[in-house]
Amino acid sequence: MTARVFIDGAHGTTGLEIRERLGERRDIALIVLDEAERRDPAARERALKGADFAILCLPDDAAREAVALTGDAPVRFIDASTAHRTDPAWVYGFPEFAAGQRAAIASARYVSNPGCYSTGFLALVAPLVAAGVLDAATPFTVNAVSGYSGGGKAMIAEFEGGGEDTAFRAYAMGLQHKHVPEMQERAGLSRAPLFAPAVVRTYRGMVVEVPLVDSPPVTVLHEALDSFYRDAALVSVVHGDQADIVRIEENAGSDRMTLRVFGNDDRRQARLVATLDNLGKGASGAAVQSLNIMAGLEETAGLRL
Ligand SMILES: NC(=O)C1=CN([C@@H]2O[C@H](COP(=O)(O)OP(=O)(O)OC[C@H]3O[C@@H](n4cnc5c(N)ncnc54)[C@H](OP(=O)(O)O)[C@@H]3O)[C@@H](O)[C@H]2O)C=CC1
Ligand SMILES: CC(=O)N[C@@H](CCC(=O)OP(=O)(O)O)C(=O)O
Repeated sequence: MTARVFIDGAHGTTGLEIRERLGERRDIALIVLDEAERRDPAARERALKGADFAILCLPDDAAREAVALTGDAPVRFIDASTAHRTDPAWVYGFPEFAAGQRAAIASARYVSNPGCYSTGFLALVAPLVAAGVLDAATPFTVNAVSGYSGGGKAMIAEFEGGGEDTAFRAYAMGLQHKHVPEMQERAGLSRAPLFAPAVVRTYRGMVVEVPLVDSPPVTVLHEALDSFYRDAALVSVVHGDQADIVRIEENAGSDRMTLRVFGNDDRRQARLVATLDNLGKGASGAAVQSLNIMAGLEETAGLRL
């Protein structure tokens, strides 16, 4: 069977990346609105109602509107926005995240794509908390850098159009970033993590780091993550070596994510580090992975391995 897929927001940064991953596939029939119709609610409603799957690559309000436009039509959703990430009616689209998550995605009508930074944080922390290796009451901090495509068309224009010439820009200084609620809730933490993101002058890629004080030994952390992700197609756990240097480019252009544990057992300190692409496992790659699972297709079909 060919799945009919409508990408609402197909001309944006995330939407274009999903089109690239789906465009050549014979098991997918893409529904595309032309330039004149793509923001027209009536045309979007027709496209949504004619689809088996709708992938929403829109600002939060437009994503909520798309769900409302669909009414009772039996379309199944994957939402790349922040709108539904802590909504209990939506399944979190992170198949590697917990036992049973892949099966929940497979049968879901509503799937919410995780935030890009949240993907790195949760991949590192959630299994360790669930296994009791780390305490849910730990006051976690998260330091992260993203390529500027993470801010969509507006930020790309800022960095490429001369409006911003910095190499490194720290932001979210008010500690109210939109990913903090999903980080806390999805990891089951009793305290909100302190999240310190920055954007750098490279198009795509991310490094997400969680430093630990009073840490368990490095081997305990590494072995817990290694065994948790043993069968994951897109997540690799690599033994961090003191000589290693972690670069933002590591997984840029791919849908993979790499996790490492570094540390100094004498000091009981560790650094949990994830590298991923904000447009890969952080957005478009994750959406296509969920689509594959929901449609009963090969989980990594069309992905950049
Ligand atoms: N960029 C990234 O790395 C990530 C993005 N996301 C999320 O994905 C979503 C899309 O982000 P991104 O692709 O970066 O954003 P962009 O701004 O690049 O693209 C958004 C697209 O949505 C279109 N759009 C806006 N409002 C409407 C509307 N009412 N009806 C139809 N189309 C509309 C825009 O049209 P127009 O072209 O006319 O402006 C644009 O093409 C956001 O919710 C974002 O938070 C999630 C993870 C990572
Ligand atoms: C560099 C940059 O600005 N990044 C965006 C996050 C990327 C994104 O769009 O986040 P979602 O995954 O929640 O959609 C931000 O911090 O708001």
